[in-house]
Amino acid sequence: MKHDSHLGSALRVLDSYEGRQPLAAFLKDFFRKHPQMGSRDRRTVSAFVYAAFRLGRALPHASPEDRILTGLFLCETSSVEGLAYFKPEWDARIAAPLDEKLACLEKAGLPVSLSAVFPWPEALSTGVEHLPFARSFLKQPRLYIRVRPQRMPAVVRRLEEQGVAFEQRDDACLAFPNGTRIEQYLPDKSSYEIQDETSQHVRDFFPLFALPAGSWVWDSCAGSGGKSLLLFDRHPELRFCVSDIRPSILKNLRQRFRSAGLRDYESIPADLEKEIPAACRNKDFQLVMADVPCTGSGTWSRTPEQLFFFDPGRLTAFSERQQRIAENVAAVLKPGTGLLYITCSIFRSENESVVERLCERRGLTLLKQEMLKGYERQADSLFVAALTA
Ligand SMILES: C[S@@+](CC[C@H](N)C(=O)[O-])C[C@H]1O[C@@H](n2cnc3c(N)ncnc32)[C@H](O)[C@@H]1O
Repeated sequence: MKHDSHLGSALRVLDSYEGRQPLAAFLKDFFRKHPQMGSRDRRTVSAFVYAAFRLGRALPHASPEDRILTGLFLCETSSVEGLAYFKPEWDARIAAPLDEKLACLEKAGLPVSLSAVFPWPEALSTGVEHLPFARSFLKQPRLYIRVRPQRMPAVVRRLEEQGVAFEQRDDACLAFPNGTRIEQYLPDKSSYEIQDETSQHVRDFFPLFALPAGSWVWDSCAGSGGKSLLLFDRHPELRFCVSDIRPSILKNLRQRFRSAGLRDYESIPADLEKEIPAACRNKDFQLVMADVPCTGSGTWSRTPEQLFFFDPGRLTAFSERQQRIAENVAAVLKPGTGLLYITCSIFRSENESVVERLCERRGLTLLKQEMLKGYERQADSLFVAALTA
């Protein structure tokens, strides 16, 4: 009975959700309107809905119910009550290798081809392997934190004392199963940042630039300041200027900077597609970071609904916007200073193509560009290009 009710709720969500807002927000609202559902019901219905979206563009003509059950079968690796109820023969093979499951679905008349999950291989950036990338949608990514310098021993001790499951990835990065309520276990927010593992690897690009003590860095699309804090923890002697089109996110940034001990910085709300604020034009920046707005396609395994609803016709608008922002901010660079262009996209048109035109039009030299591939280790994928004027 409860399984029918879970499936019914998931089908109602799939029927009414049109991708206009994040699925997580839509579900929150749905559950608020259905207060009779307990936390287990909510978890189950969410898992059903996400499973359907994890199939991406595969099985376009299947019924929503088939998409949910097929998604659960492919994405899960241990028995799922709902699947055992509706499709016991699939649940019995839940731990089988993916290829076997795909063969089983083919026999059942539901052929899922991995290439159909993400159907635009020709648009991928250099180095992104189509099938492994498509396959990554079938697995939920993990949650990562970056532990502040010198805090690792205390953080690890605290987690171990509370019996929390985690994996130490390197001297700063810890990985957790998705859904871990990290704030509950680590209430002292000054000791860590929630930051994806791949995003943490942007630090490998900092040594490409000369960053003398006291020089200015401009985090031009700062968001809540993740990249600035990454740099600050390595180079606390630098001076920071941050800007973003959204004043509200700069407020969040202020909180985050404060708990990280970064108090002395300049903050400027600005639409960088239009113009560079005078305060930025008149400063000598040693490094400009442009972590530009993008499709977010390198993070879509966290938000598979975005893959499902994505219209590739929108790529041109994204790359034109990125081009305008990158060219505008590059105008402040003096000879010998640097630009770090970053996206969390796997599309060439948002990555190499923008960088190529930037070099042509602004006379910049490309030092290094790389696709940081997180999709094979349950993390995000990022594109990073280091340029110099
Ligand atoms: C990828 S996010 C930045 C993430 C951030 N750097 C971090 O590491 O946490 C891109 C940011 O660009 C901002 N943005 C979008 N359009 C902009 C524009 N025209 N001018 C300035 N910032 C813009 C968005 O508000 C968003 O916060």
